[in-house]
Amino acid sequence: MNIKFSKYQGAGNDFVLIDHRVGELKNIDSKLVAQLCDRRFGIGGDGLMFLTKHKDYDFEMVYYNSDGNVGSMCGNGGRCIVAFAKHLGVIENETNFLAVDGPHYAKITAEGNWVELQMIDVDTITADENAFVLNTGSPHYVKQVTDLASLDVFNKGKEIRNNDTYKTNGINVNFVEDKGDHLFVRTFERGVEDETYACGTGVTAVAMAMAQQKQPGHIETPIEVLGGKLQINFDYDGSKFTNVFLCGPAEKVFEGEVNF
Ligand SMILES: N[C@H](CCC[C@H](N)C(=O)O)C(=O)O
Repeated sequence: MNIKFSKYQGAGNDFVLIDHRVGELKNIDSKLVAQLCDRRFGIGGDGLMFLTKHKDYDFEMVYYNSDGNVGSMCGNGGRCIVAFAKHLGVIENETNFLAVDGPHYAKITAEGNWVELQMIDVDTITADENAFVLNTGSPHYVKQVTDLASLDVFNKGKEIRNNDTYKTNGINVNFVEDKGDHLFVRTFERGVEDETYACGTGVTAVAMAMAQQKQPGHIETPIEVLGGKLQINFDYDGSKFTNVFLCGPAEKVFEGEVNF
């Protein structure tokens, strides 16, 4: 069977996107998803998404991590699928779509390559020694460090993700360095089991964890990741984060057809 796909990336977090509005792909399993996401034996990607129809929303986003398992919310994937929906003509410049963590509103530039995606409200941040743990649609561990450029993110992230506390359910591990006018973030992603170039729910979690040191109000946080720049905007009342937006580029890289 031939399957058409598009490849997108958002700040270097890259995805295989499949228009599944007609729903002919019944026999997709985790092995096939992992194969399509493989960078040597497949198309390559940190994850794979289906854009499917939904009766109450513009579309539904079904997300798989590159290991082939259904993931929790993917922020950069959400931004990329909005750009994909625009390119397919499913939406214009605004959308309400459904993802695994609930409905999301997003707005998009006319060209479709800058997407501002609303993320879930967050009111709980817990501490794990000197790190923070919170759920922004996916579970995240946030640790502030110095000299992040030379940190061994793969081994340190892997160790935390697989420790006794997180081994069973897994967690995404983010390291952040405060650069004064922006935050520099690197993430080891669960389900990819590697460092990725960017993680949208991850940088959202980082901006929230770091905002605890700030005065409440409307906070805009510029973020640098390995694959580019993102920005997180939210309102913080001292305990709750609302009107949360993950903003950044979402670019189509290529499209093609695979046979399986
Ligand atoms: N790359 C994603 C996170 C994917 C979530 C996944 N790693 C999981 O925890 O299931 C993002 O931009 O938010």
